[in-house]
Amino acid sequence: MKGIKKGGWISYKVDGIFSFLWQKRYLVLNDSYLSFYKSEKCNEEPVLSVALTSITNVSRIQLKKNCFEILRATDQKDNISPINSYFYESNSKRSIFISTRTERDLHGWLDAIFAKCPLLSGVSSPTNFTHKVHVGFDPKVGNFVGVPDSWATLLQTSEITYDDWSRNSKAVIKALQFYEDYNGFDTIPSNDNSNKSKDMKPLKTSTRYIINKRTNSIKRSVSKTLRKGKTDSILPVYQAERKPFPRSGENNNIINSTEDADIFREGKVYVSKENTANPQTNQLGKKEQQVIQHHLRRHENNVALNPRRVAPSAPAKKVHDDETKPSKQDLLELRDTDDSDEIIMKMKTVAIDVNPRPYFQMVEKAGQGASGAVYLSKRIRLPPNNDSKFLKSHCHRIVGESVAIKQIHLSKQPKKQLIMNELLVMNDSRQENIVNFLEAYIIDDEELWVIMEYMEGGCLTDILDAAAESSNGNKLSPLNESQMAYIVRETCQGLKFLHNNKIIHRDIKSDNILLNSQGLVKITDFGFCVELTEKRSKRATMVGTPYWMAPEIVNQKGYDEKVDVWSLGIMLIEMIEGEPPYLNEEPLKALYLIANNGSPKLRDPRQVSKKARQFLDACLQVDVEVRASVRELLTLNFLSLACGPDELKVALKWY
Ligand SMILES: Nc1ncnc2c1ncn2[C@@H]1O[C@H](COP(=O)(O)OP(=O)(O)OP(=O)(O)O)[C@@H](O)[C@H]1O
Repeated sequence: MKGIKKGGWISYKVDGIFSFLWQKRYLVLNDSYLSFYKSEKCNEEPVLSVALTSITNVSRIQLKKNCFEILRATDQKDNISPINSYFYESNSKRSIFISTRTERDLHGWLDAIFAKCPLLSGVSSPTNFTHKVHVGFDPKVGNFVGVPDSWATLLQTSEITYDDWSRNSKAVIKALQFYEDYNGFDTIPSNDNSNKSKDMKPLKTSTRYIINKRTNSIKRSVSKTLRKGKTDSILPVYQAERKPFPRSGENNNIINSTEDADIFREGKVYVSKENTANPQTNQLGKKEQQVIQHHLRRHENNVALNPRRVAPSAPAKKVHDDETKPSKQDLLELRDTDDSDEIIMKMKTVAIDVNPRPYFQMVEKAGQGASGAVYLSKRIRLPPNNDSKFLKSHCHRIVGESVAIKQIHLSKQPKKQLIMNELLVMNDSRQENIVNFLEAYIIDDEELWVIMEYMEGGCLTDILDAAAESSNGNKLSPLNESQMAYIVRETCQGLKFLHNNKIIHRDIKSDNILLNSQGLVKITDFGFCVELTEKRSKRATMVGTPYWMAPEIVNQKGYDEKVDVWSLGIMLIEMIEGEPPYLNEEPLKALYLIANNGSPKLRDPRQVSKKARQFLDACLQVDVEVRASVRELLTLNFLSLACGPDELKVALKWY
């Protein structure tokens, strides 16, 4: 057809009576119209033709993947074939939504439409950092120009400067894009009128980060990870943790949170009488304070980084041995919006549908996670012998053993899919460097109890928080290199197991490494785990915790299991320096630095051996092809420095 400037298959829907219908159409742009055809040949009358003179705005929206919205002036008439006119109410509805097959197509269309529509500036709003974006810095006026309002606000409150922009504008845009996708628009502060302008001055001086200090976010910010999807409704967390801590000598088993108190009132907690004599008990207040201080410190800057996207469902289906039971992929295959009943039903394929309270005696609170509290408990009875789920797991359980119980109030979890993920991965992953899942119970479809082996050493972060300050203000690691090498080696073994099973952990960091009293090291927190399949060996979803995130995630490229290797490298820096790189930067700047800076450098490389530096180098390669696999890491010399578990126990002595 003559005059065609661009053509291609898209899905579209109009904002009208049939607004739920997405239809596949061949879209054609010519000098005057944007037309939707049923076939590529364009030999029939178009289903809909929109005059380019009527288009007042085009913008990307999240309605569907690779989707944009076309807004038309309401006083314009479109050419609509009579047969299709019932789909379309020309003068009352103004939006047309178009979804393209790929991101690249989307940008092709945006550029072409912007170039052709007289009412548009000829410049599309920035939507993709891999594309030539239409945002710039105008040196004449000294302003960023063409940025959307939300970005303007973000830039204004960030520490990103004009120098950063000139050095790598693409990385700034990547960071902005990522940040906005990660947080969604509602986290942007509703500032006063001064922020309405699209053009703004770059910030040459440091500006304190102020985003998202709304009460809810602060409450959520103490969550140890940034898995806010799981924490949205767990509002008592902050209040609970801000309560005064038990003073030394007080009975630290006292139920010390609103949530705990509820449980207590309902008679759900069995407090051990012998427990008052337990020397560990008196440490609880101190331990909790340390954990919370750590959380507050870490998350002071992280407040605004709130993942919007949940861990994706596993893509391909495998044939399952047992046809009557859903496969793991089936179990994980759920929509983004959690369907509670469906998930609970699926949880029951793993969890025992029985009240476990008579089987355990609660001893003390061991920690607080985003989705619930973890209690040290004692097994006082075994469930009846006839429960197949209990018998099937080959774990050896004995009356009197200590276990950790994670209690999750399902009704309070907006993202049950993450919990389901965790349950499934734990259930399938029995390896000595993975925290051993024993069994799970579901109570009245309301509460989930996950029973795990008890890791009395707590998480690696607790040890690192004991780091002392050196005279020049740097942190001195409480671990020596052989202890670090041992922790790294054990983590590598756990990761090797996961990767061999095509599972990416996606949230490796010191918070998710637990230690026990024998000095054994195990990976935990499998909510973000995802399976790679042969069909799909790269993921594109953004999850994890930004400071530990590989650049390919921030850059929103496809990624694979090597993101865990990067995070492991960052965790080694944590062990050496007490914290991950850029922790003191405000979050948007940190994302910019991850996207732009390449491999992070040690503050003082001389403080570690060449072997440790080589190991870091192998982990922290920006080029994924060059970055080592876990298997390769295990052959590196640094790991030959590893001590035995006994030597790590020394580092646990503060307990
Ligand atoms: N098996 C365990 N043994 C001992 N302590 C544990 C165990 N699992 C967790 N904890 C403690 O409980 C705390 C919270 O653990 P949890 O896994 O719930 O944390 P989270 O990852 O922040 O939360 P969530 O998984 O709910 O998002 C940990 O920091 C740790 O101190």
